[in-house]
Amino acid sequence: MELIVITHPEMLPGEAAIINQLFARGLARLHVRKPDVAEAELRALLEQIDPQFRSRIALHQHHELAGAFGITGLHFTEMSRLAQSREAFEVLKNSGFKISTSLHGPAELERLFHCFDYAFLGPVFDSISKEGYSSKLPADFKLQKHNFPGKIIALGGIDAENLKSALEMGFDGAAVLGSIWQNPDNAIAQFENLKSLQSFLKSSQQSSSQQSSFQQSSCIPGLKPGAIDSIAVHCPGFQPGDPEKKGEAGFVDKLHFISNETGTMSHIDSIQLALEAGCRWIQLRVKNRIAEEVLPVASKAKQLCDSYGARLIINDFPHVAQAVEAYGLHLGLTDMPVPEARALVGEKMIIGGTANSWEDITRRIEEGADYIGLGPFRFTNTKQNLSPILGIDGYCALMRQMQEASHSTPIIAIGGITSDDVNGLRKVGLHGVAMSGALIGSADPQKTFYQIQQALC
Ligand SMILES: Cc1ncc(COP(=O)(O)OP(=O)(O)O)c(N)n1
Ligand SMILES: Cc1ncsc1CCOP(=O)(O)O
Ligand SMILES: [Mg+2]
Repeated sequence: MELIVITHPEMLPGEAAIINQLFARGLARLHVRKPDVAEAELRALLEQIDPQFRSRIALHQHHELAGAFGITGLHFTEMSRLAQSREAFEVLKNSGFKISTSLHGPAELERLFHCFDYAFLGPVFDSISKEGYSSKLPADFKLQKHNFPGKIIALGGIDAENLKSALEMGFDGAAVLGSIWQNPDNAIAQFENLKSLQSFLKSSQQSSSQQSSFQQSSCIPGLKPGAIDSIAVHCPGFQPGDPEKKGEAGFVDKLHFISNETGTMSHIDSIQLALEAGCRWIQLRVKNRIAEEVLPVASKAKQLCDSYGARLIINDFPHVAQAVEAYGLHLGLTDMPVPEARALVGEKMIIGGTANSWEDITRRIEEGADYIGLGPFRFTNTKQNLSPILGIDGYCALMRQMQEASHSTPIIAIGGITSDDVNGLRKVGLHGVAMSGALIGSADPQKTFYQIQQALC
């Protein structure tokens, strides 16, 4: 699904800088539409756009500027399309331009010249920025089969809330204007949000069409080479893992923070707290929500983690992990099987798997999990439906079996762990610990982090 940004019709302060950032963050196509702006002003804007991005622009007005700026996209309003012959458009197309146009109803698709690469159709929803530009399509609109070979792009009132509906209507993509420019200070964040949603919708679509082949797939990645000496140390100054270094000491951090929400704290607040305390391995664990609700939170969590140089792991939602380009994904025994998730997210992403018994551990290792979350250590209110509690004796027995079988997959203890438990858990050979309540509920999270860190060394 294509995501196109259309400029604000007026010149905005700092607009070129925002446009350059949008391109740098992956914008594939920008439609420069400024109906009332003079050629000189438009030229001044184009001059400020980094030359490496100019080939991704389509001009609505002042087509004469295209050549000078290496612009290959020309857009024609409905009026200008009707005023020209098919031959004129074919000449442009044959000269290497990508040509697009606007339609105001689906019936026009049948008359549209096939030389157009794509067409905007709208308004699909009530416009965010243009008063009185309301949708004329019914809420249950479906794009019917048509002969036009190009792409049909939904236009009008598109935002993160209704992007999925546009796709379900049968559009090949969406063009956004108001949701990006209504608050230019927020344009980049809005774009990032839409982009991750776009890639989420794309991957969900692909995987639902491939699901049966994934289910039949017997692709179980081979065992990973020895991951880490279980008594290897993680000391201050340690940089969290690099996925290129899978299998080498240190690619899985020793302290995993698990996000949670309380009456007064959102998941993002809890992540901020953990980052400020010093944690650099953050798991977003949102329960009882659908993927579409988790996605914007994950997108925010990714930005926040990036700004602290921290790793983000997404619990339970492989498509979300993929959409936000998370560092890792954690899957429980009843979540998507690790081999299926591996086929979806690729080799680079870290995948952790839960275990509660020796059978679970060996299964996780055979499936190629990069680390194992083993628990619960003790009772905790953070998770419902706990598996049987292991206690220190349970860990001791399982870690001995790990040693006897010469398995070296890093094992992370989880469940009701406090800073006082860390020493004992390290002594029985655990690689590290995952914690939520002990950090979120701490009166001094920085001090708690420091104590845990000392015990992990
Ligand atoms: C590091 C780590 N270990 C175990 C879990 C538990 O995962 P799961 O069994 O899928 O349960 P939920 O967390 O999804 O309720 C974890 N999240 N992280
Ligand atoms: C996700 C999870 N899985 C087993 S226990 C647990 C909760 C961990 O949180 P806390 O550290 O507050 O017990
Ligand atoms: Mg789970």
